[in-house]
Amino acid sequence: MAFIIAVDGPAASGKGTVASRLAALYGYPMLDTGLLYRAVGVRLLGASGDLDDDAAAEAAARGLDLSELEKAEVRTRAAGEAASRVAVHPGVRAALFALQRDFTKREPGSVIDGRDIGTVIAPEAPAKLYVTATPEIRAERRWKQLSGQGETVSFDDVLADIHKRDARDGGRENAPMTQAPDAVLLDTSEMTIEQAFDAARRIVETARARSGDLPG
Ligand SMILES: Nc1ncnc2c1ncn2[C@@H]1O[C@H](COP(=O)(O)OP(=O)(O)OP(=O)(O)O)[C@@H](O)[C@H]1O
Ligand SMILES: Nc1ccn([C@@H]2O[C@H](COP(=O)(O)O)[C@@H](O)[C@H]2O)c(=O)n1
Repeated sequence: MAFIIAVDGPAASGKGTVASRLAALYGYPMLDTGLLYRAVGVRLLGASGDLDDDAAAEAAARGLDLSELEKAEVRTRAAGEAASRVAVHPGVRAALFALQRDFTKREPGSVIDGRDIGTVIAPEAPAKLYVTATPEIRAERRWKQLSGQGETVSFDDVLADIHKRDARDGGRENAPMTQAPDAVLLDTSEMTIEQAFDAARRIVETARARSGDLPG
């Protein structure tokens, strides 16, 4: 059976960094599902601009071309905000479900990160991590990242974005962001990238040994 590594957690917690390092370690393909929602948000902003229009948002999700995930535009602050607004529409989530589900069937395994991977997309995943950090640390990381990409934004505005996104992602009715009961919590607040990756690797190795995938 495919060995799925599900990595969930709030915005800018470092889950993508950990996920891509795990994917490189095991030679597994990786899917950053946040990019799917970001690309849908960007599509909608470029069309009607009405992020609350559930039918238009679903149509944008159904018409998504995966090459759109490569655009620099999907990594902007505006795309993150748009993503979290279109992600509340059940039609959007339904439209993106099969693609994510199919990805998790890849052999011998895959790494997939997002908000509802361990709870909705792949509840059967043998390795589940919930990566988090304090809002202030996440805002600092995101602020540095956006500044490095050339975006001019204050730390306070990024922190406000983080709080708003946490509330929206965790409070929505459909597939809210939450730690799966069998996910291991990894708080990276006081960790370097290397320390976070090392802790994540140990969590996955324990899961691999438990699932009989490898001797531990
Ligand atoms: N432990 C860490 N210490 C310092 N910086 C980190 C750490 N982990 C990640 N970062 C940096 O923080 C930023 C956000 O990390 P990353 O993209 O992995 O977060 P994320 O949870 O996947 O974010 P999102 O899903 O919201 O896009 C990146 O610039 C990354 O290099
Ligand atoms: N599985 C997922 C992944 C993402 N979202 C929504 O997309 C927003 C952007 O995600 P990032 O990981 O790139 O920050 C996020 O705030 C969520 O609203 C989701 O709902 N489910």
